[in-house]
Amino acid sequence: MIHTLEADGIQLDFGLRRILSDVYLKCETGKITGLLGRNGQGKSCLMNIMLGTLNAGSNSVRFDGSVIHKAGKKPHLLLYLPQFNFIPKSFTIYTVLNDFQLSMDDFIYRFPDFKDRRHERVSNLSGGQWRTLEIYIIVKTPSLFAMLDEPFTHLNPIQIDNVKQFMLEEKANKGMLITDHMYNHLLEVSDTVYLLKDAKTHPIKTIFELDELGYVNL
Ligand SMILES: Nc1ncnc2c1ncn2[C@@H]1O[C@H](COP(=O)(O)OP(=O)(O)OP(=O)(O)O)[C@@H](O)[C@H]1O
Repeated sequence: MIHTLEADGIQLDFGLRRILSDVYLKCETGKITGLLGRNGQGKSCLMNIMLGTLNAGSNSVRFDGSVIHKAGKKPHLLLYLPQFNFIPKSFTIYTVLNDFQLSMDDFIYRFPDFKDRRHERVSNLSGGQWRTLEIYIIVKTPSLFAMLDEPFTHLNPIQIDNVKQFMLEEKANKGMLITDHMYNHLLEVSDTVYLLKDAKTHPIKTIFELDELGYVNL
């Protein structure tokens, strides 16, 4: 069965400044939805509204067609990778994966760089390795949907390729919403793409539309 998570008719103002006014975005299980937008256009705010950690009026987020509040409090439904690191540095890789009931062997199989490092503390990892571990946790932990805010930031090109491959394999198990400034990578993995511009979402079919909307210079 395919499940849907939609953001619809969202309005968000900070003081006199309108951040979001005409937003529609749909995620489906089995698909990756990409959200592009220049700095400050409201991508993180939109994700926080979908999570329910930022209030933007009622009835703007729907799960399978029914209004849902505070989806982020239902981890079986929605998990979130924030822009900042969320794993405490003092934990070992093994402890972290164990806490999330995830298999160390599968993690090493997906990301062989971590072979022989299972008892190493997160504080010893590079920024890219730390991020890879966090992405693995959010994507692999069972849930219907996962939102990933800038997953490719801090990753080197090989790590990005590995993470993209991992996401493409794992999308069979959940719907993903990702936002990132590395638009080429985002376009490569996404089934559906939206550009957030001037407080509105614009569905994007080709890279040329991104050019027409002033997001890229081709
Ligand atoms: N609590 C707040 N109070 C006032 N303004 C805020 C608040 N939170 C966010 N903003 C503003 O809302 C706008 C949208 O922020 P948001 O972080 O969602 O942008 P973004 O598209 O994710 O940007 P980036 O790509 O740089 O991460 C920004 O101008 C930001 O400064």
